[in-house]
Parts: sequence; structure tokens; C-alpha cells
Amino acid sequence: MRLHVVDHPLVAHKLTTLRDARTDSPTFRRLADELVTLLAYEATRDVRTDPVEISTPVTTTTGVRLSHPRPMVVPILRAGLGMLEGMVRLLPTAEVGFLGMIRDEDTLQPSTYASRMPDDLSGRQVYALDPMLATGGTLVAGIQELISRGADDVTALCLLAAPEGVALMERELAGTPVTVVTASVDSRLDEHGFIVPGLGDAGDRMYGTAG
Ligand SMILES: O=P(O)(O)OC[C@H]1O[C@H](OP(=O)(O)OP(=O)(O)O)[C@H](O)[C@@H]1O
Ligand SMILES: O=c1cc[nH]c(=O)[nH]1
Ligand SMILES: [Mg+2]
Repeated sequence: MRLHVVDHPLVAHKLTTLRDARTDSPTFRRLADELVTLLAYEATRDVRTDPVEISTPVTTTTGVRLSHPRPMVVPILRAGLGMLEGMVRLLPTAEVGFLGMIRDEDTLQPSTYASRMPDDLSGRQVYALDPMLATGGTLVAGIQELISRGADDVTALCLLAAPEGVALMERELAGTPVTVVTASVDSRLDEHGFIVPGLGDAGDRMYGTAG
């Protein structure tokens, strides 16, 4: 597994406001959207392309276009849904699948309540979206599902990661073609499995709910 922490002052600036408990839901959604687009720029560095001949008004030249099959983007509901628009802004031709997953608040174990994507992801590059990599249980299970369907290159975009989650990913997904791109690896998890300093419950802050 590869880990890429995007070190950029604009990312740090937006992330600071995202963390701030005073930031309201509309602002939180807008900042998450903007941050994803900045992370997506790094996360798509190895997106597959093919050469293509085109004519400019002056001459012919060789450029590139995205390869087929097209990349697949998979937000992990609920909070990952808030990252979808920011991602497909950069990859408008991507296909979109969905994974609905929830972490039990007591056991911290993830379970999957919805899955809507092709059975066969052979040869596909997949971008999984989940704002929070905390214990790592959710993302490990989600990525294992993508790999079991044949995905041969998975990049997870997370706004925040905890060292514990990164370690679990490294252990459970060793030897797999997985990259994690994040804006920050924070200090630790608290006794409830929340990232510290973190930003709280991403889904609740995004959608203005509690739970
Ligand atoms: O790394 P983990 O310890 O598994 O925790 C991270 C997960 O927790 C949050 O989802 P949550 O279960 O709160 O669902 P939600 O997005 O519907 O709020 C978050 O969006 C991740 O999916
Ligand atoms: O800090 C955390 C951990 C898990 N899920 C969240 O939304 N936030
Ligand atoms: Mg939640």
C-alpha cells in the first residue's frame, strides 16, 4: 500500500476551516467538495491514458485521452457521497458505483448495507471516496470488496486519516495495488474511535444530523 499526504497550503487552509466546530453544514459541504478536487489532482496522477492524434488549427499533434475501460468512482455512503461531485468534476466520464457502509458505534466494526456496482471490475482503476480513515475497518472491507470483484488498481481518497487506520490498511492490504491519498494523518484515535484532532462525525457535519 502506498500513502500520499498532500502537503499544500491551500489544502491545509481549507482543512483548518473544515475541522472548526463552528463551521456550519453548507460550508462544510462546500469545503469538502473543494478539498476533494485538490486531492483528486494528486490521486489521478497515474490514471491510465492512451495516445490520441488530433488536429489543432495549426497542425496535427499527439495528446492523450483517458483509457477504456473508464475509471470507476465509488463513494462509501453516507459521508463519501459528499466527495462525489468534487471527484467527477475532474473525471466527468468516470462510472460511479456505490457502497453503503456503517461502523457500529460500540464495536467499531463495519457492515455493508448497500452495494451497487458492476460484479466484474477486472482491469478497472477504482477511486474509493471516504472522508475518514479512522480504525480503517470500513475502508479495508470496502477495498477488499473492490479487489474481490477484480479491480486491479485502487486509490482511496480520504480527507483525514489516523495512524491506526493507516497501519491496519498496511497490514490487511499488504501486497495489493492500493494507494491512500489524504490531506492529513492526524495524531491518534480517541476511546470512541474518533480521529484526534479530527473533525468529528463527517456524515453528521455534512448533513446536519446526529447519528
Ligand atoms: O475507519 P473506521 O473506523 O471504519 O471509520 C470510518 C468510517 O466512519 C464513518 O462512517 P459512519 O459509519 O459514521 O457512516 P456515515 O458515513 O453514514 O456517517 C466514515 O465516513 C467512515 O466510513
Ligand atoms: O473521527 C471520525 C471517525 C469515524 N468516523 C467519523 O465520521 N469521524
Ligand atoms: Mg457517521
